[in-house]
Amino acid sequence: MTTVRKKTISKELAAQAVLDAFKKLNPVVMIKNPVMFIVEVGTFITLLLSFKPDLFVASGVSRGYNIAVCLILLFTVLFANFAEALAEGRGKAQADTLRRTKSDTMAKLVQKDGSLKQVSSTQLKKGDIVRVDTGEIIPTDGEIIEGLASIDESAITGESAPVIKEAGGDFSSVTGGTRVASDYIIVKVMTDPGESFLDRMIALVEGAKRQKTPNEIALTTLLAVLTLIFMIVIITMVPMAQYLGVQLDLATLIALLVCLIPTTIGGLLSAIGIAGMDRVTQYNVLAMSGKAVEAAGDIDTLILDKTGTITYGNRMAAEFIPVKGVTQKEVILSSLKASVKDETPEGRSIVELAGKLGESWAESEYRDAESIEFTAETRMSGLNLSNGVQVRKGAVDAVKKHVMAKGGSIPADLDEAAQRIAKAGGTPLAVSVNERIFGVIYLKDTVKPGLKERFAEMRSMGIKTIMCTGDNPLTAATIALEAGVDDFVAEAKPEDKIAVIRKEQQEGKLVAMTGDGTNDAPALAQADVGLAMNSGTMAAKEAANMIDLDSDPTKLLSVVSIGKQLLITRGALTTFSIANDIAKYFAIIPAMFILAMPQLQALNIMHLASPQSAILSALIFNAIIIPLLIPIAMKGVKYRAMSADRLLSRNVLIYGVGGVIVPFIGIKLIDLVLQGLHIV
Ligand SMILES: Nc1ncnc2c1ncn2[C@@H]1O[C@H](COP(=O)(O)OP(=O)(O)OP(=O)(O)O)[C@@H](O)[C@H]1O
Ligand SMILES: [K+]
Ligand SMILES: [Mg+2]
Repeated sequence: MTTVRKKTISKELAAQAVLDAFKKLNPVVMIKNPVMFIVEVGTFITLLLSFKPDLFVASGVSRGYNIAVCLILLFTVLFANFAEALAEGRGKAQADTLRRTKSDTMAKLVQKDGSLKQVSSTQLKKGDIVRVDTGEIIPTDGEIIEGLASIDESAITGESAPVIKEAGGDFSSVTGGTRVASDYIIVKVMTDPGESFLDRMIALVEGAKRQKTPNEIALTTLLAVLTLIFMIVIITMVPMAQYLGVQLDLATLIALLVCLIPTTIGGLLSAIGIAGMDRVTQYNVLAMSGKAVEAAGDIDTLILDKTGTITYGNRMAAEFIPVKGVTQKEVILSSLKASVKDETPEGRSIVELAGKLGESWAESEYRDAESIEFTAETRMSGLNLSNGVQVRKGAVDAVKKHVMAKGGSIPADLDEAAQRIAKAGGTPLAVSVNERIFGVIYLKDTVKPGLKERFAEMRSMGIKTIMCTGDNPLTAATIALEAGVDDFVAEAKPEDKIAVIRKEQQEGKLVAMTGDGTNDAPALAQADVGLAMNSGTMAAKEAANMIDLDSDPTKLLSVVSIGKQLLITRGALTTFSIANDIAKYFAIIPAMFILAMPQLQALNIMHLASPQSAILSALIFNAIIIPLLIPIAMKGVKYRAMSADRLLSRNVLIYGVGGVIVPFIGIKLIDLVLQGLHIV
């Protein structure tokens, strides 16, 4: 895993983040974060006061005090900027690596007359046809329209073992920047310049297009409102203090305000979001938006397709089974006829098996035949011969309907043969010539290992798993049992998959869907979290809001954990930040008023050196808590699978109660240090 996974924060990254922290001081950038913007405004005002303490109103405090407040405020802003820059840094480094992969390549454009022309990959448009030979880099994203090749995708997935890609079916998409390791392919370009997978991936890890999630926007608004409330509190304090004979000068008021507004969470909020996205990337999953990652944290239902997701998806013909009154040779020949023009892997495997069994069919006999291509709607494929004969193969119920419409009858032993295959987890395809059914083809597929344990884990997290397949109910039941999903829907057409998702969503559930086929694309788009397998089609990858580079459907489990962790981390640090601010209020107010109101002595449990020392200590604590919490913001609060209620009470205890206690200890310690250093 070279390109995508990079965990450590190097010295260069940290140095770059320090530099970026200063760049981010630009007020145009800062205003997007209202809490920290207020701190920056405070820094500016105290900077002016450092030169001219009486600039706005007559003031009794020293220049040194103003300078101290100004510097601490500046560091508060810088620490927050540093946190964000550090979180962004890893993505930027990955983007640089990916950009090197993207370097211009030459492509062999197939022209109208069939000749090849060398062009730069940047000139390729949607719809162009290119040829890529062994050892060459695939110039851009597309679908294979001819050929079968092993592709080295390590530049993108980090996985060194090449994968087989072929025309037709769900394994036909290729990605620009990957390399043909053997054989050649003819590829139809599917994206315009600048919109390829690699381009999107770069923009994504770089965070160039990062948008605040609805949750983040809501929290930012809440923090802005809190800031406003505290500003009103501070302003109304001035006449009250004057009445008591206490003079509160401007620097102190600003310092007090900054202590009270939620600077901790305000400073770390964006770093938490970026780091969450980054963690997803470390698992080799590309999330198109932070919203998708957050939604994953709250998922109730997971819908999976069967072939290619739960199984490996290399459905291969294993056996031809004739019905009574049909010979073995006849069923093989009719299967062959139904498949010679079927470019799907299933179709080709049938032709191949027929060939191994010694049957072939001269091309001259079907050259003029009309090919009936497989669709997920009809669940059949075949040929209409020029002499009017119609050969079909497909899902047993679909072929039954087809022959019955022609006035044919269903052989008595058909269901038995189909059931035998289905009970073994295979896919039976019925074969017909005109109104007569000849037999069934046994398509074999294997369930990916380790699914049962991971689905059980999802169950313990309260997530229901439903397998949705176009296959027949018996095969579906067998595979569902073997894989350990909670429920299944069989004979599902694309619109049925959407209907299942909508039904769950109407019950108020958040739904995730994983799939790989073009027929899964609408459902992937409908789901709250759509995770496409990288092995799948372009359509699936475009409709989804996440792509798993390793094509492992249980990866969703990791994404769910990261999503939950992101939500919990944000909640925990918000709780901590607000608890902190309240504690600071009680820590410093008594100290400030004590000279005027000796009765407050009872409240002055902190026994801080002086009002000024109280303010400076609280302000320093307020600043250094930000870098101290950066590791938690970046790594996330430790997450363990447990019920939401227990998690909540646990976090309120740690971060709420902790948030109240920590400032008292921290401020007292800082006050002692300042006294020891004779600063106050
Ligand atoms: N090339 C083909 N020719 C004829 N029929 C096919 C072909 N491929 C698949 N079928 C039939 O169509 C059904 C639906 O296939 P499809 O690949 O669309 O399933 P799906 O809806 O993606 O579900 P899943 O991927 O979970 O199996 C299959 O179960 C099979 O019976
Ligand atoms: K604060
Ligand atoms: Mg499928």
